[in-house]
Amino acid sequence: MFENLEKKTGVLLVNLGSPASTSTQDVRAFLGEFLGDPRVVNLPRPLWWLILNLFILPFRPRKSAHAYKTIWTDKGSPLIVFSQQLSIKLAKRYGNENLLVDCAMRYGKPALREKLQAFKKQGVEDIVILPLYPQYSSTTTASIFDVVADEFVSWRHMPSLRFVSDYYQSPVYIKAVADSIRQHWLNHGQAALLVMSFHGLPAKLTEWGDPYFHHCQATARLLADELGLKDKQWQLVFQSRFGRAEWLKPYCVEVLQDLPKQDIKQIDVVCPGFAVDCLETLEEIAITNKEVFLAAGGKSYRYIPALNDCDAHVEVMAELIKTAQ
Ligand SMILES: C=CC1=C(C)c2cc3[nH]c(cc4nc(cc5[nH]c(cc1n2)c(C)c5CCC(=O)O)C(CCC(=O)O)=C4C)c(C)c3C=C
Ligand SMILES: [Fe+2]
Ligand SMILES: [Fe+2]
Repeated sequence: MFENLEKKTGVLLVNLGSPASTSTQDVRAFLGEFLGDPRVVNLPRPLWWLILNLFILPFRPRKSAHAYKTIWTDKGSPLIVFSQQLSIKLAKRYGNENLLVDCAMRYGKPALREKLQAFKKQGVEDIVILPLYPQYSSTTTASIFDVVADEFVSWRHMPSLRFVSDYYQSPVYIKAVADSIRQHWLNHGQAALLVMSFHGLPAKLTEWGDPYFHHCQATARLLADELGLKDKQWQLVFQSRFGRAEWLKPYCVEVLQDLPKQDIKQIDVVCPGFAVDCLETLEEIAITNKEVFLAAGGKSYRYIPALNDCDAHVEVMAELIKTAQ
């Protein structure tokens, strides 16, 4: 359906990645690779290296390992399992000998470089990279591009490359998320407020030209319009703050603590920036932040799952690949 007729095409869905297991050691290795990426933390290297190795890696992995244990499945990390299932379904529906579909992780395994090398071995001449981040950020999307570009440095015959840098306002994506919210309302009823929670980012990055904040605002507004919500019926928040610097606001936790005081005690929470469910949605949003809201006087808190490997998500992926430039 979207194969390049002259060239064998390889499509790679790429997500962030997870530790190999929930052992503190594996979580430390994962966090070391992730937080050691200069795209993720922009501090000068010698200083950040010291902070990371003296103050973060000796302590954080134990805490994170505990969080991962609460969401880990028989098949492994939800983020990896859902991403792989999505890619398998896409391959089943649209793949053929001239259109290969696979899935890779930016950190940990299955490694992005290995998947690119596998495409090379299979004679792929046209590569489509589809980062599973609807909203572009230098910390996530660009970091995937860095690895792809660096891998090509050693290729004598570079393939043609299409890179989907964002899809925050793609009509098929907005409609798929909106449909999933509508379905949730049909099954469970609609709460007074729809909280749309996106992963946060240091606020400075917006000043430095990272468009992530604007992409999140655009996605939230488009979803609200598609759902016919009035301004009072939805709220955009940012979650997963890391460290002490100022991050994008409003902070999810602060809003959740405040809502019951304004007599808003029933909320639905959706995370449109996460293509698939992961630690940050299943543990932070669906467990920890629910407790925060209920402890603050909230009565009902329902998390609406990510699109994961549902059929509508497969079609979103297909459309993005078809229209990739
Ligand atoms: C400086 C730190 C971080 C930045 C910047 C950041 C940006 C960012 N992250 C995601 C998506 C995900 N992050 C996930 C986990 C995670 N994120 C950070 C830190 C930063 N993220 C940490 C330390 C962790 C690990 C867990 C922990 O210790 O708290 C995940 C989930 C991974 C999983 O295995 O399930 C995702 C997904 C985005 C979209 C983003 C910027 C826009
Ligand atoms: Fe993160
Ligand atoms: Fe978190």
